[in-house]
Parts: sequence; C-alpha cells; structure tokens
Amino acid sequence: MAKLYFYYASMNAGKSTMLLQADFNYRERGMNTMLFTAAIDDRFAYGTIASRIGLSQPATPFHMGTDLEVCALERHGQTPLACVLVDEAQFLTPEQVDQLARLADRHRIPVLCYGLRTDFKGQLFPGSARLLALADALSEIKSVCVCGAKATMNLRVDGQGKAIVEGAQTEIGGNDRYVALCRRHFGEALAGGTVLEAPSLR
Ligand SMILES: Nc1ncnc2c1ncn2[C@@H]1O[C@H](COP(=O)(O)OP(=O)(O)O)[C@@H](O)[C@H]1O
Ligand SMILES: Cc1cn([C@H]2C[C@H](O)[C@@H](COP(=O)(O)O)O2)c(=O)[nH]c1=O
Ligand SMILES: [Zn+2]
Repeated sequence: MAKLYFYYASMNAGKSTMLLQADFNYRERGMNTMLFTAAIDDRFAYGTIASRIGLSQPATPFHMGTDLEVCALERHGQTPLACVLVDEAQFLTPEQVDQLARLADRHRIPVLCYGLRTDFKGQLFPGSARLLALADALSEIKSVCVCGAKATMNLRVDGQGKAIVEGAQTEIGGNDRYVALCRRHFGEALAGGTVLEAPSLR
C-alpha cells in the first residue's frame, strides 16, 4: 500500500536536504523517481531543488494549474516510478494535494512532500493544511531558534531585521528575508520586540 507523506519544518531546517537524500537512496538502487518543485521558487534556479549545503537536482516545476497526477502518470508510463518527491509543498493547491493522494491510493506510487506548515503570520498555507488533513504520515524536521528552543515559526524581516507583519502570503526569499524562531520569540518579534541576533556562520 503506497502512502502520502508530509515532512514539515520551519525554514532552513533541512527539508530540501532530506528530500535529496531520500531521492538519492532510491536512485542509487536503480529505482526511478520524479521530483517536483514550485515554479515560483527559483532562488537557486528554475526547475531545480537545491539545499543550502550545496546539493541539487533537476525537478519538474509545478504551477497552480499543473495536474501532478497526470504529469507523474505520463512519466510512470515511460519509466515506472518508485517514488514521487515534492519540495516547497506549501505552494501546492489543495486540489494538487488531492492529485498526489490519488497517485498513492489508485496508482500505488509513494509520494513524499516536504514543506512549511505556516507562513510569516503563523497561518497555515492552504496546501499544507490539506497535507496535514490527508497525509498518512506526518514527520517534523527539527530546527532550532536562536534561544535553543525548537524553531516552528517563520518571521519575515526587512533589510534591517525588523519584523514584517503585513503583506502577501507568498514572497520568495531565504535567510535574508526570513528567520526561523520558536513560538515565544516569534510572538515577541511580531509584537514589536527585537529579533535575537544569531551568531553568523558566514
Ligand atoms: N555549511 C554547512 N554545513 C552544514 N550544514 C549547513 C551548512 N549550511 C547550512 N547548513 C544547514 O542546512 C540546513 C538547511 O538546509 P536546506 O535543505 O536548505 O533547508 P530547507 O530546505 O529546510 O530550507 C540548515 O539546518 C542549516 O543549518
Ligand atoms: C514563511 C514564508 C516563506 N515563504 C517562502 C520563502 C521561501 O521561498 C519558501 C520556503 O523556503 P525553504 O528554504 O525551502 O523553507 O517559502 C513565503 O512565500 N511566505 C511565507 O510566509
Ligand atoms: Zn526562541
């Protein structure tokens, strides 16, 4: 029985790294995989999944109108797929999550999704909400706040590191635009407090 998996975390937690490790494990054993990533998130390059630690792989970009079930089945018809892996899963529409669930249920292809749960306001992304509702397995990838507590929230900041509390849910960016924090420090930052300074590794 194939399953739908949702690996969720704050930003900069290792989600893309873990996706690329899982993909490698299948491919080094001669099994075919299909990778998807959000077309909108082209921080590294369009149609590429890249980790901050330097790993990367080509991936099929998905837009809001992409039918992931049809895409995957076309590839499956050419080279039988052992697994489908989706990065930036927070950008899936709920309907696309249903398409992925059908891949597992009707076509017995395991689907592994990696993404954020919540946005810069602490609100669920619609695709993430659907994954939390439907996934057979939910796994949290841990990361830490500057205070050492588990980081679960994602603060959007401006060029001076000041919290941004209003804006569009989707705004592509990396460590320059977002800071992963524990709930306490996220709440303090949104309330106007300063963000604790993290020792820079750069
Ligand atoms: N030079 C490095 N050596 C080891 N780990 C690193 C290095 N640079 C970044 N990382 C770690 O890699 C993780 C980010 O990986 P990434 O897959 O890009 O995360 P995500 O996809 O969740 O944003 C972070 O936990 C970060 O601490
Ligand atoms: C919190 C938040 C994030 N995003 C964007 C910013 C990045 O492009 C991705 C997540 O990147 P990751 O390094 O793979 O975790 O999501 C956004 O658009 N809106 C938000 O509120
Ligand atoms: Zn904290």
